[in-house]
Amino acid sequence: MSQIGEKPFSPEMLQSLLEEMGDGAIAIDAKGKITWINKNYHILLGISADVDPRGEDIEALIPESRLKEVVRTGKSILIDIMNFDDQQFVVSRFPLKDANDEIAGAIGFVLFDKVEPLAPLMQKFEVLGKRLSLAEKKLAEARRAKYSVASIINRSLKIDKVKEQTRAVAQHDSPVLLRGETGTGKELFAHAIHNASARRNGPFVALNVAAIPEALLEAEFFGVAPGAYTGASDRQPEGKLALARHGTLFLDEVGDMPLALQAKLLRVLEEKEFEPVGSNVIQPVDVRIVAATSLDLEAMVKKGTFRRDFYYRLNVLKIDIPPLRERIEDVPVLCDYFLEEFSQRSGDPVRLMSDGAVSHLCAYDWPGNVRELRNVIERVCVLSQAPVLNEDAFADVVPIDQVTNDAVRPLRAGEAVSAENLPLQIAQLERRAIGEALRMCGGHKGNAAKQLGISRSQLYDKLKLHDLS
Ligand SMILES: Nc1ncnc2c1ncn2[C@@H]1O[C@H](COP(=O)(O)OP(=O)(O)OP(=O)(O)O)[C@@H](O)[C@H]1O
Repeated sequence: MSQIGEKPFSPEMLQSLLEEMGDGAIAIDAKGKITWINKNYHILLGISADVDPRGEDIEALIPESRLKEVVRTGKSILIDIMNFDDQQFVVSRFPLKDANDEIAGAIGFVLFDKVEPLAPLMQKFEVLGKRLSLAEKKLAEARRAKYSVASIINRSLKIDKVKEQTRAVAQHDSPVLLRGETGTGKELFAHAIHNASARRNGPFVALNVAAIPEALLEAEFFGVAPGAYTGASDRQPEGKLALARHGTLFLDEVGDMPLALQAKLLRVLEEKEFEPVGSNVIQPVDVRIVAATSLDLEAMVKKGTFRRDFYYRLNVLKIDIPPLRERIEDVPVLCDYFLEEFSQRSGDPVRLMSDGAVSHLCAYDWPGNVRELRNVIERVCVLSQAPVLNEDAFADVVPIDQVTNDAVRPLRAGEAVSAENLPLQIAQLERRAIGEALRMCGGHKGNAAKQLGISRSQLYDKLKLHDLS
């Protein structure tokens, strides 16, 4: 019996164990040269008996070997699947240390020369792998821009012009500032810019600055270095800037960005690099910024609540998206589009809208713009079963006394026609008649003018007067 402290295995015992180990074993020195190989491995690799591979580089004999990695890291790889020609081996690898505890080489064992014994484990692995790639695919899809210029619905010339500007700015790589009231489609145009640009195959990452608490914004932008603070490893380590690499970062509600962060982001835009929170490793970043705001940034600059230098940097290319009340001729086509969208979603036949219903919606001034119109159509589709939605179906959802656009405001209940409001009423009727004629003529101005009994130039004057052009 050996005493405690004595070496339990003689070199001969170890040597015989290694010779018999599994289906094969091989060792390398610190430089990756083969120092030893057992008989089993010789046979398994199909090396003829008179060839001695010792002194050869391990990767010349087994290209997929990771023994050099074990030497480099000093870490074992307890179980792995290694390809060799058309075979697969289940292997283990361990570092070898010398008397000074320095890494002197590595040894690898073939546990099985087939992967079948690992079948149950492999199946689980395969299922997990499939789930992971599905999740990655979904994530990549979510980071793709969904809308193109063509998928933006309009009939108005105003939006035609915005589409032209969109195509033009997409050819450049400078920041873009989209301005417009809430719900006018700023995010839609940001997608369209990305999709028409050279970055279209890169990610499109959106960040709503107003929706994130100020204390978390910096981490959201720049990411957090692992271990930067307690709980940091639980977070998504990459920030939006890194996620948007080679793509577009859409900053919604940029007017809500704290001043300190504006300064940091300005530096990123100028130097094209950043440091994650809690790290001092500088990372290069190639991202195009498209920002959007419904606030008056110029006024904010004057008040000192928005940085002037950051404003100038963002405002290189500027696009103004008009509110829906200034392009009321878009309402009918948007209604058709949303009715179709909701029917596709519900599987019900497409609903139609009566002319009265369309006129009713054209008389409203849409403070929530296209988003509000979409919500109204959705609610009415849920509330009413009628195949043709008439004015009454909308009366509760868009009550006529909420019509606040004075240019088109109809009389309220009990309100008498007076010298004061008569011009308003006439203007409203004229505006509706023009909108209706244009709609019936598919937007053809010459035909609409004929139908209204006025000349083409008179129609253009009136379109201008009513802000319908
Ligand atoms: N021209 C359009 N064609 C089709 N859908 C539109 C159009 N404009 C806006 N929408 C729809 O209206 C909704 C609001 O659009 P979006 O989110 O782009 O507006 P936004 O200006 O970015 O709003 P916010 O300022 O509140 O973020 C979305 O559902 C969008 O799909």
